[in-house]
Amino acid sequence: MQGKKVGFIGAGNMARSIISGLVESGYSAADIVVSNRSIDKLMALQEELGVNITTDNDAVLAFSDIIVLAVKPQIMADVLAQLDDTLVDDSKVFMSIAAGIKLARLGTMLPAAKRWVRAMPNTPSSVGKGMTGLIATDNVSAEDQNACGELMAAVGEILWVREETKIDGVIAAAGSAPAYFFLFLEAMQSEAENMGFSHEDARLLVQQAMLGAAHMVVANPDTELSTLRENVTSKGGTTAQALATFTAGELPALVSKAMQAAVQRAEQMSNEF
Ligand SMILES: NC(=O)C1=CN([C@@H]2O[C@H](COP(=O)(O)OP(=O)(O)OC[C@H]3O[C@@H](n4cnc5c(N)ncnc54)[C@H](O)[C@@H]3O)[C@@H](O)[C@H]2O)C=CC1
Ligand SMILES: O=C(O)[C@@H]1CCC=N1
Repeated sequence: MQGKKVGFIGAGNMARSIISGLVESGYSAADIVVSNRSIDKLMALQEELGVNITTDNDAVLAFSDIIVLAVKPQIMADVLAQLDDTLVDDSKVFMSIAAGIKLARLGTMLPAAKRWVRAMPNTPSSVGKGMTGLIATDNVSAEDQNACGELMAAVGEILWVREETKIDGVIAAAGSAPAYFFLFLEAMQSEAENMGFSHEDARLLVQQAMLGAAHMVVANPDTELSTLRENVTSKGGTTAQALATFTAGELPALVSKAMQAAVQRAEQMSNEF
């Protein structure tokens, strides 16, 4: 994978997360180029990470073996239509990270490009703890699939899926999921502040609890999550009271509903863009 030239079109939150994770993991910044419509985000990326920058998407196309399409789904069609398709050749692989745009639709947006990968990452990629689901068109060689997999594995865990509908499941379970946890932590921080802790102390309490819980989950792969929960829950104790409150509020059903809403939105987007 090292040595492949990787280009990013779009330098927003997700591209920045992947690029910073890649460079942190030791990937050569000289082999990375990033384009964006405006220059300010690019200047910051170049200063912090030493990557090549340009405002010309065709320059990314010309430079790169793997082109990561990291613009909003709404503008993907326009961005691809404006590329100089004479620069596309069979050696290049296009990897879209956009939610809700299927492989077949991507192929119609840039017909000259034949080899496509969809990746669904998440922002923890910026700290090497990303989770990315991937799927490729049949004509992407095993070598190129490996290269795309390694690219995303440099910033976290990867999971190849066989059916494209599963990419929407990846969005619901991992792509959007950091925001669910942030919302939960925000609510906890706010309540800890109501209990008299400073903003900073409240954050320390809740973030360390979450970090510890996450580490326990990862360190005990053979232990069911329900067992980890039960181990915290003393009979007649405080945790039991808190959990009963969540159950009364139908938290599990609410979580299912929220994840289904993410999937439905991805399906809607696939008809809109
Ligand atoms: N933010 C997230 O957690 C995740 C986002 N995604 C996907 O990643 C993609 C990007 O999302 P974000 O980074 O959150 O959005 P963003 O809005 O932060 O970034 C998009 C970037 O594209 C740039 N851009 C706009 N027009 C352009 C053009 N013509 N040429 C080059 N660059 C242009 C914008 O200036 C902006 O910097 C979306 O398709 C989204 O579905 C996927 C997984 C997770
Ligand atoms: O909210 C979104 O549409 C993107 C996809 C997954 C996370 N952010």
